[in-house]
Amino acid sequence: MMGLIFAKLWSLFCNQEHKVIIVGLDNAGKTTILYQFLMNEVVHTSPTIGSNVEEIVVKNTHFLMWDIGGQESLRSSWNTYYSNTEFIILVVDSIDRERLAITKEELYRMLAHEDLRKAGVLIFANKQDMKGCMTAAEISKYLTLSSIKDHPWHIQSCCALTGEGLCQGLEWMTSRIGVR
Ligand SMILES: Nc1nc2c(ncn2[C@@H]2O[C@H](COP(=O)(O)OP(=O)(O)OP(=O)(O)O)[C@@H](O)[C@H]2O)c(=O)[nH]1
Ligand SMILES: [Mg+2]
Repeated sequence: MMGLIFAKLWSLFCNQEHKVIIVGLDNAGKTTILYQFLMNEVVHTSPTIGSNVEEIVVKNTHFLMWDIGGQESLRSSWNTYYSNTEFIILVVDSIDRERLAITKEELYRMLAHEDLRKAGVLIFANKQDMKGCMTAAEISKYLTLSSIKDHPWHIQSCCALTGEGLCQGLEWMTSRIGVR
């Protein structure tokens, strides 16, 4: 009996792999973020066609992260990655004011999708090193994040080039595991 309980707890807290999808428009910095998580390094990227997948381990928590190409023609196939997703990481290019409306549309389309109804959402306000970029607060207001009641969400400003802010985002994700 104790053994069974222990095994259950073990699988809950240690072994389980948590599926994450990294989405956002092309050029937002998704692939740069994935490889910062993996190697603490900036890699040279080219636009992602299809996806990259890597396992990221944070304090005994295993995340299987799918970085999906964000070009317009690829967005209609994001939904093929949705099943069993526990976290959505939405990466926003904080200097790209013109396309924030498109990001907003994509965000609410995802939140309405049946396969993502249990998913938590981490929004990275990336490229905070760019002069004149939008702050996380501005992005939050524009995306009306405070209206989201049926999904846990968190917004974090970051710079994928230096890695600033990325750990705080991951910490929010680990803090959500087991809260349900
Ligand atoms: N200044 C600045 N540039 C960044 C930052 N993060 C990423 N970039 C640059 O933005 C460009 C696009 O980055 P990617 O990671 O390839 O973007 P992506 O979201 O994967 O794009 P797709 O694969 O086309 O969807 C690259 O030139 C990166 O070096 C950042 O925080 N600051
Ligand atoms: Mg990419």
